[in-house]
Amino acid sequence: MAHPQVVIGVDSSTQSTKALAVDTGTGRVLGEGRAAHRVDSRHGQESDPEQWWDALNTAVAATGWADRAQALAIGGQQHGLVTLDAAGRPVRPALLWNDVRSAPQAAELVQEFGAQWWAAELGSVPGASFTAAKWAWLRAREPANADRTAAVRLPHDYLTERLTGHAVTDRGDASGTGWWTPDGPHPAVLARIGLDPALLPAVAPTGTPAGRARAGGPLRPGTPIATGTGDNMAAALGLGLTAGAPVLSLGTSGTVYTVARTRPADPTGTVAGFADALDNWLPLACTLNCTLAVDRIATLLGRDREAVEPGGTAVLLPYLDGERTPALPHASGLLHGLRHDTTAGQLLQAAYDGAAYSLLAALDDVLAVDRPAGTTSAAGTAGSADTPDPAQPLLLIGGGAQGPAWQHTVRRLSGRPVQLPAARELVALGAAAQAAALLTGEPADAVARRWGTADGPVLPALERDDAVLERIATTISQTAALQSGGR
Ligand SMILES: Nc1ncnc2c1ncn2[C@@H]1O[C@H](COP(=O)(O)OP(=O)(O)O)[C@@H](O)[C@H]1O
Ligand SMILES: O=C(CO)[C@@H](O)[C@H](O)COP(=O)(O)O
Repeated sequence: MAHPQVVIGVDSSTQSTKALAVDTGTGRVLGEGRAAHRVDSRHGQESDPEQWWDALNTAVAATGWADRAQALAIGGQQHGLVTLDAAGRPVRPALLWNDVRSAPQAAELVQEFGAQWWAAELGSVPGASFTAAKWAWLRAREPANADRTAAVRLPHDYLTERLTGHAVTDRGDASGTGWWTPDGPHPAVLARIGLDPALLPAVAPTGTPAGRARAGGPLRPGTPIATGTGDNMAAALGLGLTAGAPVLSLGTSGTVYTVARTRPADPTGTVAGFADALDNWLPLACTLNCTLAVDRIATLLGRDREAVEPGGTAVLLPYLDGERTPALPHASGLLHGLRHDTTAGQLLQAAYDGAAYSLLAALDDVLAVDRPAGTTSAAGTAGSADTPDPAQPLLLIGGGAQGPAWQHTVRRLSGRPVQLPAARELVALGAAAQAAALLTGEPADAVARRWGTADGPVLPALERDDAVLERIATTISQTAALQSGGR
């Protein structure tokens, strides 16, 4: 039997690195590896980039295909600020996407230029997550570290550069910086935050390689390395996502997104106007508190994560890390509506509801990006061929998608059918599809469609629980303490 052509796709996410060795012909996963990351949450949310490199080496070696793989690509957690000195070593630990210390800097940037300006010029209104706000924080709070920085990278760029020696990024991950435009970094943003464009990597055109593996890494020297991309863009590739198909990802972050042909421009800041890893757009809303926050509530209650009970009047907003959607960076968790007969299982269900609510509330805005003004999303009404159909299943991915309580919560609060792709690790699969595309010359999303990665059972729609949605919306709008975390 002929040997398969094998590529490796890597997901370097907040909590861990996962690597898959994939047969480019069939999409079959031939080997897997995983290594955990440490996140330091004492002051903000930080990780040492060197440990991502060690984790990459461990996870790739564990696939069993490191010395035979014919290409590799990395999907990485978005937005993180990696600062390197002249010798290429981290100046300090990376500031992660969920570090909200940069909220004041983000607010200043929005106030100075105006939200409309950001939406029109950059496609996104920056929040604390965006790399531009993090660099502004570093300049303000640690000027000596900012001065010592000779290169600024995103998490996946840092790893690609360690593999290849080339400072290269892609349009998808770059679009989460807050300075990227299709025509190059925005000079007014870079000037305002005091960032020299010479510190930034080149943005490689879609489909071109970043370079070849050097000696001293996990692969055979000379192995082609694709540019990689942000983890959400990689998951979109991994699903072979088509325009208008909605995705809900339940991981460390919660995200809701689709592929759009129109560049997003939401001045409210709810929908980030990211680019995808091809030539389209990826309108996306993101929450900071998702699976980890709900698991933490289950632990506090001393319950298994599946031990939920229906009913009751409690609202639990699990904003343990502050929140990004809605924009409440200083919030802490909130419990409201307790009664004598409230059960622990109802409290746990309320945590799932509180975490899912904001993502589902943002879904219509995400899907509206390709919809011409004056049309509606209702099936059978006026609109373009891309008009989203509410009966179209929501693709549910990420670690949480495996949990029945998450699945039921999403069906109950969305009123939509939910599709569960049988393929796991869609970020790593998307990276593998990008690596395979280097070898076969196909577009990466077409590779994933050929692999059938989105195939899986569809759970029918449930009647939407509007009473719970209303109760959560009222609690958020009427609780002033959420602005300050109750301090
Ligand atoms: N069977 C399961 N049921 C519910 N949640 C799960 C299950 N397995 C994993 N998870 C959740 O998935 C999360 C990890 O998701 P993942 O998408 O891998 O994270 P990341 O965003 O770091 O890539 C964990 O925090 C855990 O709570
Ligand atoms: O900030 C965002 C998206 O804008 C997050 O989705 C990060 O990309 C983190 O991803 P995970 O570690 O949860 O996969």
